Parts: sequence; C-alpha cells; structure tokens
Amino acid sequence: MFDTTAAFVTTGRSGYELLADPQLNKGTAFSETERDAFDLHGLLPPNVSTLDEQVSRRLQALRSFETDLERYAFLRELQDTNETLFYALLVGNLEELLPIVYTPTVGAGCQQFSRLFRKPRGLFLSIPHKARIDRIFAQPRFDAVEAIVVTDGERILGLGDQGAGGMGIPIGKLALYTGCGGLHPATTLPILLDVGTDNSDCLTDPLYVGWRHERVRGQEYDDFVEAFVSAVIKRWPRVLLQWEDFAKNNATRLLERYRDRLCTFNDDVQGTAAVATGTLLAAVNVTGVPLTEQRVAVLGAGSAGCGIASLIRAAMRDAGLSESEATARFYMVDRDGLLVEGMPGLTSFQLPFVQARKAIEGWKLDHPDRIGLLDVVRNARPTVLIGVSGQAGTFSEPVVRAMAECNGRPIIFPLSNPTSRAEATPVDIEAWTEGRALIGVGSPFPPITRGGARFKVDQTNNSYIFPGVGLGALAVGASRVSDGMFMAAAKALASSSAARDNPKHNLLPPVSALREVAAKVAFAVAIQAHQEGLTADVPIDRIDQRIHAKIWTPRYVPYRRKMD
Ligand SMILES: NC(=O)c1ccc[n+]([C@@H]2O[C@H](COP(=O)([O-])OP(=O)(O)OC[C@H]3O[C@@H](n4cnc5c(N)ncnc54)[C@H](O)[C@@H]3O)[C@@H](O)[C@H]2O)c1
Ligand SMILES: O=C(O)C[C@H](O)C(=O)O
Ligand SMILES: [Mn+2]
Repeated sequence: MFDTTAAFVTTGRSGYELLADPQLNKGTAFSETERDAFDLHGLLPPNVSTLDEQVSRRLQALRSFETDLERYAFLRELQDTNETLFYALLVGNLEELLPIVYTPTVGAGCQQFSRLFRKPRGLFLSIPHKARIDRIFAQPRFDAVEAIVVTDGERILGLGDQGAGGMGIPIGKLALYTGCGGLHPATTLPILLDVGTDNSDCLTDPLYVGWRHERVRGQEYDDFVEAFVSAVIKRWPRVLLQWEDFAKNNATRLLERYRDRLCTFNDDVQGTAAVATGTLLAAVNVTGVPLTEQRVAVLGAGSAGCGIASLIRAAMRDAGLSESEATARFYMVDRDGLLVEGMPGLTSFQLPFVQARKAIEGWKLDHPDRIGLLDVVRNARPTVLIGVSGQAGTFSEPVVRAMAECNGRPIIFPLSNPTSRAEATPVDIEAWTEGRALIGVGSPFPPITRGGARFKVDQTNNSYIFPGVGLGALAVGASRVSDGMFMAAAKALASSSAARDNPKHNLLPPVSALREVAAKVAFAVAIQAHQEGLTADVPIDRIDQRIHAKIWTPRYVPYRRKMD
C-alpha cells in the first residue's frame, strides 16, 4: 500500500529530475532547504510559494481563459507537471472544476485528443504490441498501482467511437478516484486498449495519435482483451479494474467474462445503476409512492439502461415484490421501440426485461408495429422516466407532458452525456411539468428557477458511486465487486439525501460534497464486502480506519537527499 502518512520523502533524484516528475514536482513551493539540498537555486524564481498561493495563481489563470476546452488543456498540463498542485486545486474547487476535468468537457477533450496531446499519461496498449504487454507493465514506475480504469474508446459518453482519443475518459475517471475517492495518484493507472477505430475523422486526420486501422473485432479482439486481463492479474493480483465506455456489444459481455476472475466492475452498467437507484430511492421518499408501486420507463436499453433496470428490480424484490411482479414494472424502449417478447435482435442482457405480449394487449397505439416512448407513457403511465439513449431531445414536450398528466410528482432523469446528448434540459422539464418533476441529469446544467429561487438540479452521474466503490473495495482488499456492494452504495447515497428531511431539498448532496459521499459509499461497500466474505483479513471494527488511512490529501511533504 502506498504510504500516505510519511512525514518526509528521501530521494536520490537530482533537482532537474524532481522538476520533471509530476509525482514529485513542487514548482515554486520547493523550500530553501530543498533548494540547497537538490541544487534547485537558479532553476526556480527566488520566491518560495505556499501550496495555497500556487492554487490561487493557477485559479486566476484558469478563470482568464475564454473556453472550457482551454481550461481542460491547462489542467491536463498541470496534472502532468505537478500532481499535488493539480489535486489541491481540484479538491478545493470541485463544483467549478469537475465540469472541466470530467463531464462534459472531457468529451471535447477526447474529440480533440490528438490536437491537445502534449505528454503521454497512462498506457496505450495497441494490437500490434500485444506481445509486449507484460514488458510494458513491468516498469518499476507502476509498482504501486492499485486502480486501473480501461477503455477501448468505442462509446465515449454519447459521442461514439473516439479511438485512442478515448484515453481522456480513464484519465478523467481516475482524477475523480483521487480528487473524490482520495486514492494516491501514484496508485492509479489509466489504460487505453487501442484496437483501431471506425471513426473516419480519426482515420483521415494526419495528426491522429492512435493506431490507424479499422476497429479489430471478433476473436482477435477477445484474444487481445484476454491477454490484457491476464497480464493485469499477473502483475497486480489485487488490483481494482474498472471498465469504462465500452460499446454495447462488449460492455456486459466482458463484465460477465471477467467479474469472477478479479476485483472488477463496469462503471456504465453497475456504477450508473447504483446512482440511478440511489437517486430513485431518495425520490420515493419525496413522492410518497412506494418503490413497489413504481413503474419505470427506460429510453435506451443498452449497457446503462439494462444495468439500471436490474438494480432497481433487485431493490423492488428486496421491498417485497416477486421476480415476475418486479420485472413487469419495466418498460425498456430502444431504437425499435418497446422491447416485447419475441422481438428480433434482442441481446442476452435485454431479454430479462421484455414486456409480455399479453401485458400490452389493449394498448392504444399510433403505430402498432413500433411502440414508441410516447405510446409507452400514455398506456403504461410510468412513474419514472430514465434516459440513457445518448439521443438529445428524445424526452419531447408531449412525452414529458404525458408524464406530468399521470403523476403528481413525475420522476424524470435524462442521464445521457455530455450536455449536448441530454434527452431533455431541466428548464424544459420544469416548464412542461409546471415545476412538479423530480429531475436528475447526467451532465451539469445551469440552475433553474423554482418557486422564485435558483435551484441547482441534481447531477445523477456515476461520479457519486465509483470513487467510493473503488476506495471501499481497495481499503479492505476485496477479492470481487458484487452486485450487493452496488446495492449498498445506492442505499448509502439515498441515505445522504437532504430530501429525507425536507422534500423541497435536493435528492443528492452537492458535487462539492463528493469527497464525503465517496467516504460514506466506501464504508457501506466495504461492510457489504465483509458480510459477503469477500475480504479475508479485515476485522469489521477496523474498516472505518482502513478507509480513512487510504484517503490522500494533496499537500507537500519535505524531501531529504538520499546519501550514497
Ligand atoms: N449519468 C451517468 O452517470 C451515465 C452513466 C452511463 C451512461 N450514461 C450515458 O448514457 C448513454 C448510453 O450509455 P450506454 O453505455 O448505455 O450505451 P449503449 O450504447 O450501451 O446503449 C445505448 C442504447 O440506446 C439505444 N438507442 C439509440 N438511439 C435510440 C433512440 N432514438 N431511442 C431509443 N433508444 C436508442 C441504442 O440502441 C442502445 O441500446 C450515453 O450517452 C452515456 O453518456 C450516463
Ligand atoms: O462519464 C460520465 O460522465 C458518466 C458515464 O460514465 C458516461 O459514460 O456517460
Ligand atoms: Mn462511462
């Protein structure tokens, strides 16, 4: 485990080497003693800054930029120059900086990845270098790695295939593992599996940094992923591996293949499920309609949609419904309309959520051959509407108005990212429901006006879950990440809701509280892992302490010169 409590660091590096290493660099904050010891005089301007002063300097520069993409590039460069300062800035300004480091700006960062490329971060594993994976992992620099986020770049947010540019996502997710979950940055590793791309903009861009090749699929793809996972297990047997932004055909399939082989989860399937379920549990307190009586319409029956349906269904079973009663409460709508039994082309993870033909007999339909979302809302009268389709504007005015007609307090969550892909905007939902909807959005939106005051709409994003899941699982050395651990995370999130005491308050804590949320989620996840026998050696009364010992706070520790 990385020592986050050391009082000082002893190093044999030269002054130049310290300045060049983002994990060790302090820039103008190197003290006089350190400048003496490492011959740093002259390499730095004479004034010694404090970390707080450096944060103010960077914040001022950041705010002077015109666009968020420039801010993103500036922060990425800072992260690659001085990690302590980067995280001090991030942790102290989560609400302002999360939309830049993470969703939505990270989406543009992926699209512009080749143009913004400065220094490499993390690992690019490409098909032509498959035989070298072990050697690449062997670098001593990666000895401390505990958490990996991996993508193959094929479904970057709702922006589709970004090829090697997808690397922006693991970098952004791991910035939250540290910024919110408190994992030491040296223990985190972003990885891009470069299996090519089918994005013609990338393939024809002379500046594209990835492997210029069409996307490899089928057995060759599976063999490459297998080589990757086997090498990960060999190098870091206790690592936490998070799968991120894989396309629909791979996300759930790879999760099922690997979830019993190592401590691993898919954030889009399981992390999203937990944030949606947690927010729904908080909303149930407000609307007064018990979970067992909720009917849930989901637009987009892909990785996130089916993950969400499965965890809410499990919560309904916990609340007393039978499996079939709970299943009947879901209306999954994909490109070809409502998923109904016998429909061609259903995937294995969609099959559990098809509606029975009998259940929809007698529905009044505009086009009987395709049951659209509006048909579903008019006939099934769902209490909850969740969007994970990646399609902007699909929660149209008639759909949202129909939700408002059949519910006193409709629950409406347009969760697709980034902002440009949201199924509806909070302002529109507020207007079309006369302010009665409980709203959750995936990306940050400006506040709406509610009851004459500004109201910040909840950001129902898996950032409320994955940093805590990672922290909790690693703190107790969990061997696996179970569905029960995600249910525990969802319940911990719901229990943090201010709406429990006052229905006018938010369903979720603010983004500025994500560090506290992560610690709370971590505790619930670790306790659950313990109860399921997934942690061999941690006594239950030590769990809280283990979690807190693992939380790194960005600050400088003094360096001493190693004498040879
Ligand atoms: N808020 C969050 O935390 C969060 C988490 C995960 C995913 N998401 C967002 O959800 C979206 C989907 O992610 P995913 O991993 O499930 O992707 P996916 O590709 O697995 O699933 C998307 C599904 O939407 C369907 N679809 C496309 N157009 C449609 C339409 N017009 N009507 C109905 N269905 C349509 C597709 O056929 C597919 O089944 C993305 O935009 C992603 O950013 C948000
Ligand atoms: O990255 C996010 O903001 C959430 C989610 O993982 C997504 O893919 O949209
Ligand atoms: Mn994702």
